[in-house]
Amino acid sequence: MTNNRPSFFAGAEPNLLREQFPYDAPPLIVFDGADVPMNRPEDIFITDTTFRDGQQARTPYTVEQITALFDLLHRLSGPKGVIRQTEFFLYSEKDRQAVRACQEKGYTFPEITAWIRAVAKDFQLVKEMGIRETGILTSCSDYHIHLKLGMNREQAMDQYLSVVKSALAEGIRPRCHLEDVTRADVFGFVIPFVQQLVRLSEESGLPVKVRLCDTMGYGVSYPGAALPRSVPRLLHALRTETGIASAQLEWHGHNDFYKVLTNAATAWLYGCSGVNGTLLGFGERTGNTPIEGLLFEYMGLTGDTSVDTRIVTEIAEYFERELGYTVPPMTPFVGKSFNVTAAGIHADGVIKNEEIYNIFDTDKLLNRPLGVLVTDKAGTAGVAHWVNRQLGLVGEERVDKRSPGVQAMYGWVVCQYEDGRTTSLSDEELTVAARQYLPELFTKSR
Ligand SMILES: CC(C)C(=O)C(=O)O
Repeated sequence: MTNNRPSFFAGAEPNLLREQFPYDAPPLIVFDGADVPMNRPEDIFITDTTFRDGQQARTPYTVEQITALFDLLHRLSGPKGVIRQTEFFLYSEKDRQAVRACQEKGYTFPEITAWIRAVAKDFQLVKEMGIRETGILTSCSDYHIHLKLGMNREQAMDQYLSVVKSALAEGIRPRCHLEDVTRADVFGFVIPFVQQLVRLSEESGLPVKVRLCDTMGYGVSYPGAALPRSVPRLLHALRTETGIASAQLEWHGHNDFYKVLTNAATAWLYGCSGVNGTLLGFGERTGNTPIEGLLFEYMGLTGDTSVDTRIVTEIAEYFERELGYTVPPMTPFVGKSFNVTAAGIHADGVIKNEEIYNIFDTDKLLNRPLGVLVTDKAGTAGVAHWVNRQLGLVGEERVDKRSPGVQAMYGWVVCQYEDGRTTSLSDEELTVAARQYLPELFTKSR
């Protein structure tokens, strides 16, 4: 116990912050009149936890699947290493085999880091495997310290610091995962703990990393909200009270309140260099920040276009083809429907200029041309658009929504729904109908 700890530090009773977390009602977002300035670091990047938090939430990957996904992450990382690091379990022989297979590839990015139990044996393993950084669990709310670990804050702090010192003694960079930081007593535990980590970094010359884990998704992006929920306030407090460098700070979020991407971007804006995520957002319960979303946010914030974003589509295809996962159709950037419009009035706009209803050139950036779904709501414009797209008709060749063939085909579409149909029409069904109502488009010469 160092003597600069606050006197209330060793409090015997947990502080569960009931004024914000009543439990029998949704958590409250309290505003207390304070505000903090933005402070975006020069260098911002993404870190990945597909093989740790991501894998915790699904059937484990095989070694082959891990290496294939690692290749995709490497390609997605681009020449600047936008996906800077990815972390691996080292628990089983299979986990270690996967690490070795990825190490053999010799990529600079993403750097392979570890996730271990905080015991001496595991530090040895990290060292033997030639890994320079490892994550360790340093849970920081009283929900965890008191209710889960059965300790008080002083005991928890002493245990965590001793683990950090063991890592540093082995020359390994520890990354402290501050579990449940958005439900923790920031000035009563988080700040004093991080102050000690900064001191140890200075003494050892190895920068201890701090990963801020919004374990339950309670974080909010409002600078005026009270601690511990406000991501801006949390970062501001850490930076000003401990002097920790942005490069040592990382954000890790969960999506329980639909805030996962906004919170991650907010962490960048208020002082975190690293933001952690997983491919397709796989992660405990509602998942982690999806790497795909982070990538487009990163590009929006920095203007960096060094990354080949079409790899995002390859990744989604890999999950569907090799892992039997069906991406929910409405998922931004990767779902089947993310750039498909169904209403006739929208299709009308799309025919005039696709920019009206497409978020960006999805064909160029994701290999996913804008689509129009045909139902009875698609109108003649939707049918004409589908025909032109499907048959690759351009310029003068294009059929118009007023053409008798298109009108007749739309009449057929409406009939399908009058008979009680509730699903959209497939390309195969529409092709049969197009052959019937627009036979001139299917002549031999065409
Ligand atoms: C288990 C910890 C490190 C975590 O991933 C989280 O808090 O979300």
